[in-house]
Amino acid sequence: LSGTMALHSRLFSVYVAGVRAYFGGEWSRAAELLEKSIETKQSLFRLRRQCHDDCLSAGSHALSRLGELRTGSGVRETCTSWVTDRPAECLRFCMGRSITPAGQLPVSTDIEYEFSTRNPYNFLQVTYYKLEKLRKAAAAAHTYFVANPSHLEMRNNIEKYRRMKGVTDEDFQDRELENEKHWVSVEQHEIQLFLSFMGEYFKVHSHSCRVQCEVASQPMPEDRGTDGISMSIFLYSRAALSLSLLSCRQYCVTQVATRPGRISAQEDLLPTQLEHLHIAQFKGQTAENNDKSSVDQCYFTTYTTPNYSESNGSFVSDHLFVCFLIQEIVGYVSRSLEEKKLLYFGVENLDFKFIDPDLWTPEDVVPESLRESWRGECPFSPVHRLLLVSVLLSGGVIRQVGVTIAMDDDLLNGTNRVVLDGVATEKECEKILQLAAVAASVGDGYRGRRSPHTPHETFEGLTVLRAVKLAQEGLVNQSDAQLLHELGERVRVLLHSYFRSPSALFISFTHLVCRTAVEGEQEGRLDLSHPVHVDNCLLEPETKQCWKEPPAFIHRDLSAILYLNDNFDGGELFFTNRDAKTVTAQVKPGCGRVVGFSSGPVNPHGVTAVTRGRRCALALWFTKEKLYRDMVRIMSRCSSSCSSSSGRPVSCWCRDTRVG
Ligand SMILES: O=C(O)CCC(=O)C(=O)O
Ligand SMILES: [Fe+2]
Repeated sequence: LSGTMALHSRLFSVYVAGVRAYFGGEWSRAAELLEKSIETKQSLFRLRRQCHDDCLSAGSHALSRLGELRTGSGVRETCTSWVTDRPAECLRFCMGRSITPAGQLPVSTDIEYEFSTRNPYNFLQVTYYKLEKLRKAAAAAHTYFVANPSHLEMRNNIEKYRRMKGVTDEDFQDRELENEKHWVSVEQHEIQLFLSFMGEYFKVHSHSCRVQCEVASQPMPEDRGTDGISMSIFLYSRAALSLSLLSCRQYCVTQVATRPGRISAQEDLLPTQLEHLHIAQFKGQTAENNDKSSVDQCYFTTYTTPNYSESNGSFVSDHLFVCFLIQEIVGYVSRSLEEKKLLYFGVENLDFKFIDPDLWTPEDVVPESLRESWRGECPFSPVHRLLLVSVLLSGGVIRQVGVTIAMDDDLLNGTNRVVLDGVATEKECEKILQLAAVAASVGDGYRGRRSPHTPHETFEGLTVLRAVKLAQEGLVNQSDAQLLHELGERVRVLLHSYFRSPSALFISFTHLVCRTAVEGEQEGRLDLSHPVHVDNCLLEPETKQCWKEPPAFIHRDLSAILYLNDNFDGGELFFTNRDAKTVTAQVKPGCGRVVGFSSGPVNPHGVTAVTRGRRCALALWFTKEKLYRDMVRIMSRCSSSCSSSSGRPVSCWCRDTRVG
């Protein structure tokens, strides 16, 4: 393979040859070629990074010149989008110096996938094992396992390597660490590591991902001339290219927030980071600055404490670094919002397709005409969106409790399952518990049956309809009934984003359920509080079939339970295999904890007996079909929001529901 051959096609052919040698049992050759493919991939990465650095400085020079132009705003906007193309042209040139044009194309997605899932290391692991190079095999196995933590076979292999002679702990190295350093410290809470993570985050973000976008959205050489096509088509296609570049960049944050080997991103990465930074910052706050807001504080410290390093040693410089990072994020967000405005302009006027990956985009960035569909079903409180925006607007102080992912598919041993913590506050749990205590009439939502699942417990249910009626009758607080809505909506927004559902998600049914152990009837109890079942089909454990037919609620797509308390015995939710016997995971309820899972046959579940006390939870089911959304909920929300004095505009639902 000659040196002038495009890096990416070299990458492809070297890797394919390596895999072929592997399957042919030619181990030395396989090792050599696989290593070469990894090296090629890394040089491609380095080259892009270097070119990007060079071009970025060239780009900012061009942008500053643009500032001198006195033009109408329309022309100015067009110019801006032209300038955003420049780095791409520069990049093409820069990379062209080193490699031939084919090499500038984005790496084919298959190969991209292979490397992003670290598959080459899986092949390498076996290869080195066959070659009896155990230390290298251990490193390859570890590198693969980092990105594929649920790969049981590799877990076993690693155990075996550990027991082998000549292999030491140091051999289990992550060979891709350099490229993915930004993930390392997330699990560790030490400030230093966290700070270095933040630094890495922006480096990786601004380099590799944005560069990929610039390369990917370049016009092909044959598209470039204006001969034969009209100027307006030419301009239109340039605008579309600029928009796809911007759109691609918007997804960078999602990409960077996705751990190796995972499909879904850590949705709240930016808000979480800001929160950490503010905590770090508060720790470093001096008494006399206490009354200043965090951002002011940053300026205060940065610009008024010249000899910081002498006065307070490393702490103050950490503090400065925190300030620097906060400003980086704030800068990043404002830049991103500017780009979003252009993108939404494209969506509104040029029929451009763009799905905003961020939950925190403030409403006013979205043009009026698009807001309704953007909002989905006009949520009351999109928590995340508020979270980040409130951070920015309030000068950086985070007041809300952060939502964290407590358990994912791996920890829950299954598919489409998640446990989130911090979704409701203690106060909110308390309010709903009180609502349940006052209002839960025996059997509501259970067609009047007092003990539908077990004679050892009594069940009280409260449906939204009943809550609203009670509120109208003045028997419960209007605001408490409203809170039921808000919590449901909060869970919907969170799960919709966590599961990255491309279609809209509607609340189909909400049920506040309390299960109370009947005293004196718990001795020797063997049954469950809720037998194993699947939410949207009838499970037949003997045949492992699940029949999608009534009386199952077949239109339910996603289930969620928001737990409200933990002062009872038993009452754990558990998942099983389709045999309804083999327990695969268990979840202990607690205030603010949400368990979410797809309602289908991959998730049979039940609840263990509640043997003391009272367990209350808000069960929610979601549907993708608009037809099955909860009309009661919508109407009640409408009537309460129409009469509410919250100042929020009374919008779509009221219009919606008056029809019919
Ligand atoms: O309360 C729980 O934890 C689960 C309830 C449940 O599975 C259901 O109501 O379908
Ligand atoms: Fe269920």
